[in-house]
Amino acid sequence: MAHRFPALTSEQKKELSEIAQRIVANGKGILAADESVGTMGNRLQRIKVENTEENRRQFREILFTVDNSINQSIGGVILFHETLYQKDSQGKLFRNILKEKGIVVGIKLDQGGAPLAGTNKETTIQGLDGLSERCAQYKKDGADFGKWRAVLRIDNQCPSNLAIQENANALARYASICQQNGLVPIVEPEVLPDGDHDMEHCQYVTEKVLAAVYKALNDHHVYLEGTLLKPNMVTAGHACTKKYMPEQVAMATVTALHRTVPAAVPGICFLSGGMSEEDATLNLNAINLCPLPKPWKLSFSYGRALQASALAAWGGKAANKKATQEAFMKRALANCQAAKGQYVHSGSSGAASTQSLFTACYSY
Ligand SMILES: O=P(O)(O)OC[C@@]1(O)O[C@H](CO)[C@@H](O)[C@@H]1O
Repeated sequence: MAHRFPALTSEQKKELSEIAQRIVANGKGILAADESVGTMGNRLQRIKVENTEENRRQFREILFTVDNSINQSIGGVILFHETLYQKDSQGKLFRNILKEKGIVVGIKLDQGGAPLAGTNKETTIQGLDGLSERCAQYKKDGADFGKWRAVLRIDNQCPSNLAIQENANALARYASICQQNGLVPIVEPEVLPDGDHDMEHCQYVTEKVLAAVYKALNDHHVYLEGTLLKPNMVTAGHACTKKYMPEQVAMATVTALHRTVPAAVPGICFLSGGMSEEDATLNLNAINLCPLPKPWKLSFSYGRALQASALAAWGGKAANKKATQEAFMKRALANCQAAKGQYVHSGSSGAASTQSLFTACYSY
């Protein structure tokens, strides 16, 4: 029997929906700069830079001190715990630098995978214990949204019903706790691109996963207007021999979303999932041009696809600051145009922007 006990006051709802709308207003998207120490290590290894706290800080300082006009294309930045408390070389907290630009500060809240015994190497995500206390502290420290990434794999017997249900429930529990503490939850159920499956199979799985997530969010009384979804685009597996055009990816993606995501959700910010920077932009543009009803903002929350050419331009050298900021600004602008369906490929992309950013089993 359903009971109705209010989960949030009207003031809390107003605050949450205003934060969510601000993040995705006018083609804005999210910079996912929330790589954990280990993940950042992989990124730095590619450019032969040592994974020290100071090197991580220096790269992020360059990104966050980019020209203020970045606030036309970036509405939110997701930070890792360490970065929320780091400062620029003048001693100013990164979070204050972002806020002064009018950018909403977010925080990664999931704490890595744990195996689901009896499945084909599937996982659930940890971090629910003590989450309410962590959220309350992060809110005090300036964060206004959170992120939780659940990972599902397409393989023999995967994703299992257990993995789908367990991850949907954890995402919903996390979302509920975030909202109780004034943080907009970014709900990220990522279906990984590993495998040789075709796009149609990815669409089938993505629909099953999203349907379970929205059932769980409803069960947990989550206020959808105060959430954002961060899904994978519907694409073929990385090892699939069949190639698809952005228009085909767009049609499959919007069809899956149209069937499963309520219109009350203000924004859907895709992850880039190992696509090259240019593919991530072209696909997002095609998604926004797709001739199906689209009641939500369709934008980006890219990690690799916003930072790859910036990282390559930086190479660990302070002298490359200008080139690094230009590379970052270029991708941010391109994705903002794509979020409005207005991106025109100039044909002058650098090598880094067309390079695949795929990492096998990108689990954390
Ligand atoms: O797929 P992308 O766009 O590179 O990154 C998506 C993402 O959720 O995955 C990473 C690992 O948790 C995070 O840093 C980032 O927010």
